Amino acid sequence: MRIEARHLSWGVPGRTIVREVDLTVESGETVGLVGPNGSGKSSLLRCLAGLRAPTSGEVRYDGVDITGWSARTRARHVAFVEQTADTDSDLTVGEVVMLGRTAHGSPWRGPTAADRAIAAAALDRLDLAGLADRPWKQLSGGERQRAHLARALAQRTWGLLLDEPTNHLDVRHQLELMELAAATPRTVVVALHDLAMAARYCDRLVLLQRGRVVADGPAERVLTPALLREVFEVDADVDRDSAGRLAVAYRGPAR
Ligand SMILES: Nc1ncnc2c1ncn2[C@@H]1O[C@H](COP(=O)(O)OP(=O)(O)OP(=O)(O)O)[C@@H](O)[C@H]1O
Repeated sequence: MRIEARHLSWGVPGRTIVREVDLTVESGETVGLVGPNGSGKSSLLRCLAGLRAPTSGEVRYDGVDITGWSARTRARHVAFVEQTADTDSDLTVGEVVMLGRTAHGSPWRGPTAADRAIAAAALDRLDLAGLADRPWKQLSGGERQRAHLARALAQRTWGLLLDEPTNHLDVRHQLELMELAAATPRTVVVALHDLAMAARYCDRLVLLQRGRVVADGPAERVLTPALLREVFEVDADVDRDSAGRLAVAYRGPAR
């Protein structure tokens, strides 16, 4: 599924937060959204998910403007994992993941055997199979983050929008999650602070500064010392490591 923003702007009264963003994410691509705190990554993801109505411009899935789509229709197209806004839920982990199936079922009957199998596979994929019956409240931050991702996978959508999904995860689970994002045939837009992780696993990076796209392309064209200095206000050396991967070594805040 192709996800597009066309001349997309969004803001609150007196302040434009996402500014005239043009972005096309092709089917199966994994695009990393990078930018400093407050640059508009989460706001753009919310617009792409249809949770924010643009003040101008539009969001399109496979060429169709999503304005006016119901939450249920949107949820059959994209799954969104927000930066953990955690609820103190009384549900079990398995029940939270099963919520991913809500948009596919009918409201008057419970989950089918197929729904249960899909939820179990998603739990397994995120290394949580043993925790299905655990109360949500008992999970660690990283386990919750993985459970949110399992819920999104269980939604079985072609679009996956992830807002800093590696937050709270230990290194192994960060790498596994990014491998999953890179390998899935789904279309993925992922906001990341870890530039090395973004460079390694994303097909393309989109750099935001004050709500505008200031660079869009392969990591080596986006993570240049000049842009890192201008946008992130850090001095950094950018090189290749022994495996040929882009390596960013920070010298410190720009002076
Ligand atoms: N509903 C809102 N009302 C007012 N200001 C908002 C609202 N949502 C976001 N903002 C502001 O818009 C700016 C962009 O926020 P956003 O969360 O999109 O940035 P971000 O790039 O995801 O930041 P971070 O890296 O810190 O998560 C911030 O200054 C934020 O305070």
